[in-house]
This record gives sequence, C-alpha cells and structure tokens, in this order.
Amino acid sequence: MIDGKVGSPCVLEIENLTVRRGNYVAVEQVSFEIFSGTNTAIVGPNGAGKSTLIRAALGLIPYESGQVKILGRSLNKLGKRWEKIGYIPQKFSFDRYFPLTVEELVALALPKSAFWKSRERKIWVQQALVKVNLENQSHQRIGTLSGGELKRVLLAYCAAVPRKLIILDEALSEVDAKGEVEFAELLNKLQREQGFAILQISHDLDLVSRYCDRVLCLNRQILCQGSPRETLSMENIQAVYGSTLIRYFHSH
Ligand SMILES: Nc1ncnc2c1ncn2[C@@H]1O[C@H](COP(=O)(O)OP(=O)(O)OP(=O)(O)O)[C@@H](O)[C@H]1O
Repeated sequence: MIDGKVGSPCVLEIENLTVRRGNYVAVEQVSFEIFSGTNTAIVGPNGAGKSTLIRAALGLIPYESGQVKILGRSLNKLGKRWEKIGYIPQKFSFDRYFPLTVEELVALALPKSAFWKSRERKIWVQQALVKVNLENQSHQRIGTLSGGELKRVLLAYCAAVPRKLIILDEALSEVDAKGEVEFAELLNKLQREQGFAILQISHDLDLVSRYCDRVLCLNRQILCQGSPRETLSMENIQAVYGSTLIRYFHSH
C-alpha cells in the first residue's frame, strides 16, 4: 500500500506497467494504487503518456509488461465486475445526426435484463439526469447538445448505476471555465453520495488542487506523487512541464 484512505479497499492496482505505442515507449515502469473513495489526478505535459496509461489500465490497448488489477482481479477475470467501472473518454465522436436522445444514451448503462419501456427504467434514467441537472433535456438528441452538456450526459451514464471507480480522460477538454467548475462540483457531489473512487487526467492544476486528494505527475514515468500541496510545488511543476508553464504561473 502506497498511501490512500486507511483501511479502504484498493480498486485499481498498477504494477511496473510499460506500454509501447509503435516503437515508442509511452509509459515506462509505472506503479500506483487507487483506493476507494479517493480522487486522484494524473497531470503531465502533452504526450506524457497519460491517455496511454489509462487506456492500458482499462484493457483498451495492450501493454508490454507489468500487471493491472481492478477490484483485486486481473482484467481478463473481471467479468460482470466491469459494470462497476465508469469511463469518460477524451473524445466522444459520433454522427451529430444520429437519432439517439439523452435518456436513451443514459439507459444503455442500465442492466440489460431491465425492460426499456418499464416505468422503473424511465424513473432510474430521470434520476440520473437530475443528478447532473439535465432532467429537462431528456428527450433532446445528443447531437444537439453543447460540449459541456454532453460531458454531463456521460457523467449521468456513469452515475446511473453503482460504480467503484470512474476514470475520466480529460473530461473537460472543450468545456468552458464555467462548465468546468460546474462539472467538477457535480462529480464531487456524486462521489460524496456514492463513494466511488475517481482517477482523472486533468490539465487544470487549479481544479486539481481544489478537488483531488492525490496527484500523480507523469512524464512517461511517474516523477512524483502525493497530495496536491506536496506535488504541485513550483519546483515539481517545472520538472514535469518545463519552464513555459512556470512563466504562465508567474504571469497569473
Ligand atoms: N496509436 C499511436 N501510435 C503511435 N504513437 C502513439 C499512438 N498513440 C499515442 N502515441 C504516442 O504516445 C505518446 C503518449 O501519447 P498520449 O496520448 O498517451 O499522451 P497524453 O499525455 O495523453 O497527451 P495529451 O495531454 O496531449 O492528451 C505520444 O508521444 C504519442 O504520440
């Protein structure tokens, strides 16, 4: 155990993970653990291997060596426990004219055995949309939503069923500053209500300081990790991002 909430179960365990993209080693010998109820950010410059790391952790791309365990099991033995994991990708691309409504998308998260037209199913979906302040847009086509609204629909999809871990890959790219704060508040509120762990990639160090309890600074390898106060020092930021970001910090 590296750190985390004393006594809380480990929901994700990564040990010595190395991931290659083509000939390039994008992630090298990375180890960390995520504990129930914690909110961890992965920060690092463009190309640092952040998305590669979480895609490999989710089994979406292969890894070269190391070990990944989710809820104490290796990925190929997770079975129905995959339903306990939520994922919001960096980009959610689809044909804007695809005739799928907000409530139909969220309903896809529900157990397959439940009957779509059933009253319970409708109520369940509506409750999930209330949680993200989108209850009045349930019949709207997803292609007509703003970037921020779409991210909130994906959050409703994740929170519609009980999860142990929600992984977000730059969920707030393409969202304006107001939408970012609104989303961070909603995510935080849902976490307090439902107790899931969060692992999120973020470029917003201010939001990371405000909402996360742990930070992993990644640039192919983990350069440092700990609380935001410990990790987001000028010295560490300079080591992780280089001097450009330091100039930005000094001018704000
Ligand atoms: N499919 C691929 N084929 C070859 N190289 C890839 C592929 N995907 C990613 N890479 C390379 O792997 C490295 C890590 O990319 P990755 O997308 O994981 O970084 P990131 O930290 O998430 O960056 P960003 O902050 O820009 O999203 C980069 O150098 C990238 O060019």
